[in-house]
Amino acid sequence: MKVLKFGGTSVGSIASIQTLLNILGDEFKNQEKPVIVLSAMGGVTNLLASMAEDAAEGKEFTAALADLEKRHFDVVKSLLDVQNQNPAFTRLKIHFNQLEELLQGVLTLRELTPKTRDQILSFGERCSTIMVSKIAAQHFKDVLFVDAVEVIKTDSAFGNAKVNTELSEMLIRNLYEANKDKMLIVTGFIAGNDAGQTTTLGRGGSDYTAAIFGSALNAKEIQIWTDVNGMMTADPRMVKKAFSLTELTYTEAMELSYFGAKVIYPPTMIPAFLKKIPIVIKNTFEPEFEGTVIRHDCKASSLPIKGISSINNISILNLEGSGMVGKSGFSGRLFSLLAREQINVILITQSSSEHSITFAVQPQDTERAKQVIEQEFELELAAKKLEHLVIEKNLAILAIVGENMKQTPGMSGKLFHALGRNGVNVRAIAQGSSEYNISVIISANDLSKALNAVHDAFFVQLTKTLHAFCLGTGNIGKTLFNQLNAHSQYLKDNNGIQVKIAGISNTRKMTFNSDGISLDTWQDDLQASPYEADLQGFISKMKEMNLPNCVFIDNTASPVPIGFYEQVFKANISVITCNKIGNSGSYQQYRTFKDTARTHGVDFFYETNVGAGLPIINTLKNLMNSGDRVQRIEAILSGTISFIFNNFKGDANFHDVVKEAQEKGYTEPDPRDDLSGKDFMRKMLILARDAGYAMEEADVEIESVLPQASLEAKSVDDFYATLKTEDAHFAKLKDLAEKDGKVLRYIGKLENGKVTINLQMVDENHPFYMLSGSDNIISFITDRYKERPLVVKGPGAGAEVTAAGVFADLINLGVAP
Ligand SMILES: NC(=O)c1ccc[n+]([C@@H]2O[C@H](COP(=O)([O-])OP(=O)(O)OC[C@H]3O[C@@H](n4cnc5c(N)ncnc54)[C@H](O)[C@@H]3O)[C@@H](O)[C@H]2O)c1
Ligand SMILES: N[C@@H](CCO)C(=O)O
Ligand code: NA
Repeated sequence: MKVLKFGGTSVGSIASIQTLLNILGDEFKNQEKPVIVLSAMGGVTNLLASMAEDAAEGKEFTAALADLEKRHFDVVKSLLDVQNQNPAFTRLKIHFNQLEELLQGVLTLRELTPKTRDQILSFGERCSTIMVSKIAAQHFKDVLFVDAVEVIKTDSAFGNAKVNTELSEMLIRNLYEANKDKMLIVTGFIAGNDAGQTTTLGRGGSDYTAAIFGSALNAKEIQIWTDVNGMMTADPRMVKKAFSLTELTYTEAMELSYFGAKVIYPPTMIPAFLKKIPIVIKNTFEPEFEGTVIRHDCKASSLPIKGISSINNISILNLEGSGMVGKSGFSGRLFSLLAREQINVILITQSSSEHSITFAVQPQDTERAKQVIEQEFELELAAKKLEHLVIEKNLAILAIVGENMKQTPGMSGKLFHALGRNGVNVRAIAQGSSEYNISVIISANDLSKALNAVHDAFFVQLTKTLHAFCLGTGNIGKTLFNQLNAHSQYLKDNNGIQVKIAGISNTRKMTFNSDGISLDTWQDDLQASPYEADLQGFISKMKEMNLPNCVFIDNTASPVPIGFYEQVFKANISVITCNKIGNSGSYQQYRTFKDTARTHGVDFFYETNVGAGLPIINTLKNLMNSGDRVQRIEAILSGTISFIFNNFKGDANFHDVVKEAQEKGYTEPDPRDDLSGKDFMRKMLILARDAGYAMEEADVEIESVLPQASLEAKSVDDFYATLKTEDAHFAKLKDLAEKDGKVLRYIGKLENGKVTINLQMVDENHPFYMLSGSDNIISFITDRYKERPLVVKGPGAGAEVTAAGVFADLINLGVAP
C-alpha cells in the first residue's frame, strides 16, 4: 500500500482539490487502498496562530474567523453536490463554533497556554480533512475520515510532542486492518496524549504523520505532494539553471534540505528511512512530473554531486590562542556550553595545529554566544591563553552534497577552482570524513555568484554562461556583437557555452542587463539607456553585479580604459583586449597587467594586438612556454601598409589607396597611426616583450614611409591633403621599386634584443614578396625552428577577422576547470 500526503497548497484551492481528486481516482483503482494524509489549507495554520496570539493580547479575531469559515465553505459549495452540502456545513460549523469558543476563552483570560494553542491549531487539519473527505466520498465509495488524535499517541509536550511509536503503530495497524476496504483520509500534524487531548508534532508535522503511517503499515512508498518539481540541484530562485533530481539517497536529502524552499523536512521522515521506504516528491500542479525519489540506495548516477545547498545569513565566531593547543576537553567545554544555552552550531572547523576553532551560528545567537563564552573562559582570557573572540557577520554557507563524492578525487578541487576563479574568498571550510558534504563559508554578497559558478562547474551537461562587459561599439565592437548573435546557437549546442553581454559602453552611453542585453536590439537599448558613459561607473557596476564567469572586453582604441585594467584584474575578472595601447605602454605597465592577472587567477588575452585574428600571440606563447627561444622575428604587421603597397601599382594614386584601406576597416580609427609606423611599432614591442625582452618604445628604431609634411599634419583631413600634395614622394618610391621588378615592403625585425622597422624593396626571391590584400606575415626563427622558420601568414586587419580573434579569446577563457 501507499501513503499519499498533500501539503497546504495541494488542498489550498478549488482547482488544486480537483487535481487531488484525480490523483485519488487513479489510486482508488488499485487493489490496496492508499492512506491519505492532509495538511491544513495553505496559510491556515499561520492564520490560526496569529488569531490565537491576537486573542491573548485582547485583539478581535471575528473577522479572521469569518474569512476562515468562508474559505472552507466556498470549497464545499463548489465541489459538493447541493444535496451533500448540508451535512458538510454542519460538521464544519460545529468545529468553527468550538474554535470560536476556544478563542473567546483566550481573549477573556488573556492567556494562551501551549495546550490551548495546539488545540486551536488542530482545527486547520481537522477542517481541511473533513472537507476533503466529504468531497472524496461523493466520488469514491468507502472513504473514512480519521482524526489522528485517536491513533498517533504522544506525550504531553504541547507544541512539539514526542510520539510513542510502538503504541501508535499498533493503533494504526488495528485501524487499517479493521477498514481494509476503505480509503483512510487522515489529519496531518496533530496527535493526542493518553488523556485524549490534542497535541501537535512540530515543524513538518504532516510529513511526520505520513512517515509514521508508512512505517506502521510497511508502505511500499510514501508520496509527498507539494507545489514544486521535487528536490532540485539548487534553490531555483538563486540558480536559474537548477534542475529537478530524479533520485537521491536519504543522506543526500538530509544534507540538501538547507534550501530556502523546503520541500520536505527530513527529520520527520526518519520512521520511513528506518524501514527503507522510498519517498517520492510529486507536484500537484504538474502531476505529469515523475517525481524525485528519495531512497535508501540509488542507482549509480552520472552526476558528480546531487546539489548545492546554502544558508544565506550566518555569523562565524573564531576563538584562538595557545591555551587550546594539546588541551583535551577544550572543545567539549565550548560546545557543551553552547548546547546548554541552546545555541545551534551550524558548522565547526578546527585546524590541526589546534590553535583556533571557528564555528558558525545564526546571527541572532551571535551576541549571546560571545557573552557566554567570555564568561566561561574568563580565566583563560585574563591569562591571555585565549584571545578575544572575533565575530564576523554577513556570511553565507555554500555546501556541495552528494554520495558520489566519496573516494572521488578532484571534487574539492573543482569547487575551489570555481570559487577562486570568480574571486570568492573562502573564510572557512568543513568536510566530514564521510565525504558527502563539503561546506564553505563565504561573504553573503558573493553567494549568488558562487552558487551559479559552482553549479556551472559541476553540472557540465548544462550550458556554461559567460558574462561579458564590453567597451567600444565601433568597427570591432559592433562586428563582435553580430558574430556572437549569429553563432550563439552553435556555441550552445556544440560547446555548451552561452555568452551573455551584461554591459555595454561607448563614449556616450552605457547599459546593463544581468540576463544579457539582446544582440538584436543592443543599439536601441544603449540609446534609450538612462546612463551616461562613465568608465569608473561602468566598472563599479560590473563589480557590484558580481556575476559568475565575468570578462571585461576592451574594443576601443583609447588610452583611457587601460588605466582600469589593474582594478578589473583585482576584482578577479579576466580582460580581453584588441586595444594595443595597454601592452605597448611602459614595460612596467605591461608587467603589472600580466602579474596582476596571474596572482588573481584570471586571464589576460590579447591575440588581436598583433595580426588581428591570426594566431601570432598564442603561437609565440606556446613556443615560449614549451622552452623554445626566439632568435629572430621578421614580420610585416601593418595590414594597412601591406594593403597600400599591394594596391599602389600602375596608375593608382597613393591618397586614394589609403582612403580605400580606411573604408575597408583596415586602418586604426586615426590612419596616421598606421602610416607613421606607430601601430607597427606597438605590435613589434608587444612581440618583443612576449619573447622575453624588457623593451621600451625608445628601443625601437623606426623608419617612416611618410614625408615630413604628412608626419606633421595636425588633423586627419590635413593628413589626407598632404597625401595629395606629396604625391611625387610616393610615386618616386613606387617607380624605384617597379624599375627593378621589386615590391615595397615595410618590414619589422627583432634580433639580439633590437627592433627595427624599415621600408625595403624586395624581389621575387624574398619570402615576403608574395603578399596580397591586407596580408600580414611573420616568421619566427627559434632554437627549434632554426633551419626553416615557423611562418604565419594571412589577412592581418579588418573588422571580421579582428572581431573573430576577440571571439576566440572569449571562448578560450579558462572558466571550465
Ligand atoms: N581594424 C582592425 O583591423 C583592428 C585589428 C586589430 C585590433 N584593432 C583594434 O581594435 C580597436 C577598435 O578599433 P575600431 O576600428 O573598432 O575603432 P572605432 O573607433 O570604430 O571604435 C571605438 C569605440 O570605442 C569607444 N570608446 C572610445 N573610448 C572609450 C571609452 N573611454 N569608454 C568607452 N568607449 C570608448 C567609441 O565610442 C567607439 O565605440 C582599436 O584598439 C584597434 O587598434 C583593430
Ligand atoms: N590598423 C591595423 C589593424 C590590425 O591591428 C593594421 O592596419 O594592421
Ligand atoms: Na593575432
